[in-house]
Amino acid sequence: SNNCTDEQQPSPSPPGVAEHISSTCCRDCLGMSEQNYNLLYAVYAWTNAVVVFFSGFLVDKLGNRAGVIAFSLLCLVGSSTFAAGAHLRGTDYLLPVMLLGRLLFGAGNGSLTVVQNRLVAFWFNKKELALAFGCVLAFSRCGSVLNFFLTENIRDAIGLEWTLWFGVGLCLLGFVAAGVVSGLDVYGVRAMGLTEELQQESRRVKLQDLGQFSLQFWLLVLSIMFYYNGVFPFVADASQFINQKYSLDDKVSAYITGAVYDVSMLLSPFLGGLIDIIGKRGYLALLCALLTIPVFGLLAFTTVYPLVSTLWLGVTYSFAAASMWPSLPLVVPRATLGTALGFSTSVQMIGIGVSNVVVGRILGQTDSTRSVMLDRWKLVMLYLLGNVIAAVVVTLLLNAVDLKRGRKLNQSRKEKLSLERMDQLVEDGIAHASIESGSADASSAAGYGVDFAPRSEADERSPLLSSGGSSSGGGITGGRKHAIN
Ligand SMILES: N[C@@H](Cc1c[nH]cn1)C(=O)NCC(=O)O
Repeated sequence: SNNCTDEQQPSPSPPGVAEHISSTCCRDCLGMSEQNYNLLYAVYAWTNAVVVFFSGFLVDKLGNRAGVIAFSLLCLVGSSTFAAGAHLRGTDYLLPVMLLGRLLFGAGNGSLTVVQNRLVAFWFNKKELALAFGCVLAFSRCGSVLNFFLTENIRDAIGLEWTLWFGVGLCLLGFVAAGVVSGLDVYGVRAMGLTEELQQESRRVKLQDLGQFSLQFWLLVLSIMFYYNGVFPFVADASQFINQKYSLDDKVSAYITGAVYDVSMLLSPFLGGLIDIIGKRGYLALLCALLTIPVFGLLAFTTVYPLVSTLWLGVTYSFAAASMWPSLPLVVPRATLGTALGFSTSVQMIGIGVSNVVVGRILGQTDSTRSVMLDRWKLVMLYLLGNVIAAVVVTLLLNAVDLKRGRKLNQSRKEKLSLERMDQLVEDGIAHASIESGSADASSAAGYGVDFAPRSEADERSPLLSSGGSSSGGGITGGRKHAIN
């Protein structure tokens, strides 16, 4: 998605990044002005931020299959348009065609991450949720790392235009993979006899369901936003910062920056697996935010070799990502998960976009003397630190609320299983009593209402169905005694 190969950036680059990186990154700008080149980034990123909000809801309505196919097709069409546009070098059509390509690609790619997470949450909802999220994250980071190491060499070997077509080939591969996933999803849902039930759930989803989400959801969204406000804008700018503050050359600075993602690529699946066993997602999110404070402290106030900070950030960021994202499916009903993920991603991207603009403003448009630049960079680090401190405050609140509302986020696997077993025993007892008393409706016979409604087969498979106390999604059974709402 990116013909800038000198820096390792979050993939895809968040909104606003380009406001102040192009001068270090664009060698072959296709004859474009720097401003237009930056526009290609901004259009992509802001489209991404706006579209994911609606695409999450759309996926809840239309289902994973339609989503995964439509969004990967958008990526393919967007990247093809972008690559085709590059052949219009020297004409008036270059910019509009490439902008259109970025717009389509931005719309598709952000949405694809939402449907990807929704799929993962559906199929790995019992024991392996965080592990599955961790694997997805590792692959995403693998993309960033490969881009970092390979793209420039490919460009040198075959030229920019064909490198872009190579990217189109990768999108085609993604489209084929989407077809396979879609087939597997249809087959699996049918095999479990859930087709009709899922369709019914989808029909009842409304955009207004967002208003019914629990306090944990909103606190998680804020935690994600503040934490990522600290991480992504840092990664986008760190090469330049390290280069200027520590007087290391461009390549070394880029490698040191890349360590954040290298660590994350290696650690994420293991951390996911660990979190599935120990739970404690809320505590871990708080701990990660706390442990990230020294990273920016070191960078702002000391001259300790920056690799220490980027490796450290790699570890804390990996823990944060592996604990925050897989917490979302635990606090919203299954039927509205797409809406929840889309909204969270949109808020995250907007937060990052605004942060990038703030960082750009602090750094200014023109370079100044070294000491002025170092002062500006210190201010940038303090701004990032402020966001991480905000994440600490919000995750503290999150844990306090979670403690009051059933410890949904902090249960270990063992605790969760034993609670489920207890629920099952109670339900079996109620069902037994109702059969003896001749009542057809076990829950009403026992006078427990929806709290103890008999669990359907799907409910058994999906803890999400019983996690949302608000039954606004429809078809969602009420929470159990330890449920979060
Ligand atoms: N929201 C994703 C990244 C993204 C970019 N565009 C749409 N989504 C995310 O943050 N994933 C986790 C991570 O740590 O990268």
